[in-house]
Amino acid sequence: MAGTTKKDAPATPRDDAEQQRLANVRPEGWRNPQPATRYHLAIIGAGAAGLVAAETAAALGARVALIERAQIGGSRLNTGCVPSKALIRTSRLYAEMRDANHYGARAPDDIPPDFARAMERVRHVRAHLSGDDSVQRLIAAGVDVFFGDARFESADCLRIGEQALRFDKALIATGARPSIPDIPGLKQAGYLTNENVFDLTRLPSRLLVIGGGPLGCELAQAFCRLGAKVTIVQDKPLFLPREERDAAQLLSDAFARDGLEVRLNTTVTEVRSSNGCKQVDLVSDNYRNTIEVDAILTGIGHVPNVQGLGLDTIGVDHDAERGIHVDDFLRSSQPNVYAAGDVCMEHKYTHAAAAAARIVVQNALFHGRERLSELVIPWCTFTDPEIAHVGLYVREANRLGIPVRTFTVPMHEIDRAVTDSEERGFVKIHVKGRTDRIIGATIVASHAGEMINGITLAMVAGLGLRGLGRVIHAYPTQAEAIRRAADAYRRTRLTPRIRERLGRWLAR
Ligand SMILES: Cc1cc2nc3c(=O)[nH]c(=O)nc-3n(C[C@H](O)[C@H](O)[C@H](O)COP(=O)(O)OP(=O)(O)OC[C@H]3O[C@@H](n4cnc5c(N)ncnc54)[C@H](O)[C@@H]3O)c2cc1C
Ligand SMILES: NC(=O)c1ccc[n+]([C@@H]2O[C@H](COP(=O)([O-])OP(=O)(O)OC[C@H]3O[C@@H](n4cnc5c(N)ncnc54)[C@H](O)[C@@H]3O)[C@@H](O)[C@H]2O)c1
Repeated sequence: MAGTTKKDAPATPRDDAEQQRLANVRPEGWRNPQPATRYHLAIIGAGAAGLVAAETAAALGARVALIERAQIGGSRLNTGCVPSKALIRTSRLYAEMRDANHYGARAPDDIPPDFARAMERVRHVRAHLSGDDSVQRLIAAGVDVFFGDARFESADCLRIGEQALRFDKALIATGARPSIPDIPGLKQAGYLTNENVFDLTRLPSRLLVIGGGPLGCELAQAFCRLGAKVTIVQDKPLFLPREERDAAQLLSDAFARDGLEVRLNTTVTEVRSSNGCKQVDLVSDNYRNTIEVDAILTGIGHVPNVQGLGLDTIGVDHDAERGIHVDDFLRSSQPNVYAAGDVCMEHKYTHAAAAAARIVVQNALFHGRERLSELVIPWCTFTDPEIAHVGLYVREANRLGIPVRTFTVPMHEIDRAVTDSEERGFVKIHVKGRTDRIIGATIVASHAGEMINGITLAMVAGLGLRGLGRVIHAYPTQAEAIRRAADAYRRTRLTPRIRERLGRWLAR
């Protein structure tokens, strides 16, 4: 596996679930088909972007080749979203059980988590969902599936081992891989990344998580709730540096309540192994100390997979950090070669990769003129509470010279949040100047990921806060906080003049 050391690398248990998943995403004894004379679209990488492009193009009648070097489903299914969200769910359950008293329920004082069973469930969930990404389904959809490393031989030919695939258009959807911190001793001591952490069957008693982005935050909290003593080290003053400060602060508070050891503004300077443990030197400002852990998980970002593709041979501009350089139509510097997903996009999310793939199918095969910049892309970090965002942040609006007015509703004012004891967080909606046009929103709430979709829908449909105020939200739901923000906007329309007129009317 790229980016992980053999030392510490756990082996995935070959249980029934795992065999079912592999039969779907990388069948044993697979033989590549005889290539067609020419494909309308050849796609490299069968992750979120590649799969959506392949299925969409094939459904529209195109001849499609899909080439995957590892496992169909890419990081979403195998090493990212699906296993992490499955593990997070079990960890949330343990947190709730420990909190039973608060809900007027009784539970034993000590509920020792069963990590092996939680991981067994992760494998079951992954196997279940692998059916949707299976080779069999792709074949039935009319897609030619090839396993192997793809490399451009010319601007209309790809090579996979002995086979040559000719194409009219190509899509590079090779994703990204974990970036590994350059810390003396880390490699020798051994570390985990998202590529092998879900293969663990035994809980590390003491875990160090390096990186306080979405990956580090989600998994640090989950492992802590599953019983590990977790230290999380983030080089910046707050977690999730892109998010608004009050949102990131609420997350730090939640971590403290969970019992995570939080080390902000901190870097790891050296790792040493001794007696099966890892001694880790940390530096925060001028303070230095050493902690001892059993395992280290790195989550300091992902870098695009651009190497080994023969990009220079065919003149596709790229670099190691940004990946493939594309224009707003997702076209590379080689006009018949496109890219989508983590290999070329700043927003590295499954739904963003899928939306970009749909754009490529339209633009590459049907002379479409769809633009990446027109997408409204929400995202969510699935910690507890969840932190979701869409559109502009205030600092971005300021940079662009857009005047901003913000309407904030704290979750403790929302009945459903109170009945569910999920009162931490807020809904914050930004509008442009004196208008009701929504330009962005941040939600911190237990189910922020579900709630942000309503605001995204409004933004895409051009529905302003005034329109949102007319939408009846079922009572009691946490999404009512969105309507409350719209009410707050409506009250600002009540100018003293209107108020005076209303007063006169009522006094008649
Ligand atoms: C732990 C974790 C949790 C995440 N959680 C979420 C989440 O909750 N929500 C969310 O939206 N996003 C989440 N993400 C991000 C999401 O997984 C990615 O943004 C998304 O999977 C990107 O899809 P992609 O198709 O661009 O790339 P990938 O899914 O990485 O697919 C690329 C594929 O290309 C193949 N490939 C690479 N090079 C070659 C080659 N030369 N030849 C043939 N095949 C090749 C790879 O094997 C891989 O299968 C998470 C990521 C991680 C790591
Ligand atoms: N819910 C989600 O959508 C979700 C969840 C997990 C991962 N992902 C995706 O997976 C990818 C990887 O996630 P990530 O969190 O690793 O990437 P990231 O780049 O978003 O965050 C990395 C974090 O590590 C910190 N960091 C960098 N170097 C460090 C160092 N040497 N020491 C300490 N901290 C350091 C950074 O300040 C940053 O906060 C991202 O593209 C992300 O979008 C998404």
